[in-house]
Amino acid sequence: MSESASSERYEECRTTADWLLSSTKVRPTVGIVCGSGMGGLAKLLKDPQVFKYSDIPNFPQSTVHGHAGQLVFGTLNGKPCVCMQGRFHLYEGYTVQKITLPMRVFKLMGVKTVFLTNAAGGLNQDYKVGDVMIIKDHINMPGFAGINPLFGPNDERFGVRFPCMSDAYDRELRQLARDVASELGYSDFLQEGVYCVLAGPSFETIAECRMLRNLGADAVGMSTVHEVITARHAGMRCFAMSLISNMSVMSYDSQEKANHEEVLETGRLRAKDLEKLVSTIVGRLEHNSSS
Ligand SMILES: O=P(O)(O)O[C@H]1O[C@H](CO)[C@@H](O)[C@H]1O
Ligand code: HPA
Repeated sequence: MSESASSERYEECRTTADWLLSSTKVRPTVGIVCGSGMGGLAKLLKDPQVFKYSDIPNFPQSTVHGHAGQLVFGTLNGKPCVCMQGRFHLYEGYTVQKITLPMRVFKLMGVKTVFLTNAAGGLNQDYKVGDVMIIKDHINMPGFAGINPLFGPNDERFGVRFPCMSDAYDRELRQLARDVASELGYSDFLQEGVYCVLAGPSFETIAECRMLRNLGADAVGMSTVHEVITARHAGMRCFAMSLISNMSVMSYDSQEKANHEEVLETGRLRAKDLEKLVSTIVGRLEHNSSS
């Protein structure tokens, strides 16, 4: 990508942010990204103002069942928020830069902290379906093949050329989440671990699941990491959680088959708990962080 193409990308994000800022009075400091089947989070926002992705300049469209495709502004526990009810994935055919455009738009709108949720397969055999895993680190598999949202000329208006990723998942926010989960009586299904992203859309083979587990991954999915890299590059704090929607198939004797319907069904079963967890954490943000 040339310098001028990089500048065009900045202008593209600026146009989208300006259009949104002129269309709503909400000035969000918190950005939320809803994972598969977790769009109910957006319904918690008070005085919601909803924009279909198809009406927002430069926004991609959601093509995956369980991702409604709208941006919702409002307040959550008193905090001004913007919530993506539906995210974009590499396998939908968009470039990695396009699927992460909303993070840069968040930044240009004034967002300081990003909350991301996703559905993921459990690789760690101590996990069970319905567990919620706080993400403490990630493995960026597409990154090993050169698919990284920061590829190409760096635009200093967003961030530095070589951003640090050892602090990608904010330590204070993870502690806050553990505290809140304990108060809510959620400790029995709370985990903390490493999320590995693959490009999808095919689910993993048994050999791939075994390899990922051996590499140190606790859960596997097809999202979140590109958004986190882009958000951290732009200096926003990140907190991410995986709902273990299915257990990865690790044995050749197993009859289990990963499928998107099970992913959405687990989302429905755990929806209320996830919503309570996220809204309580967001409500406490000012006591525990600068945002
Ligand atoms: O990561 P989210 O958006 O929750 O979606 C997850 O669910 C889908 C597979 O069922 C994949 O897109 C995977 O990444
Ligand atoms: N693999 C990849 N992505 C997923 C899975 C899985 O098992 N479950 C939900 N998203």
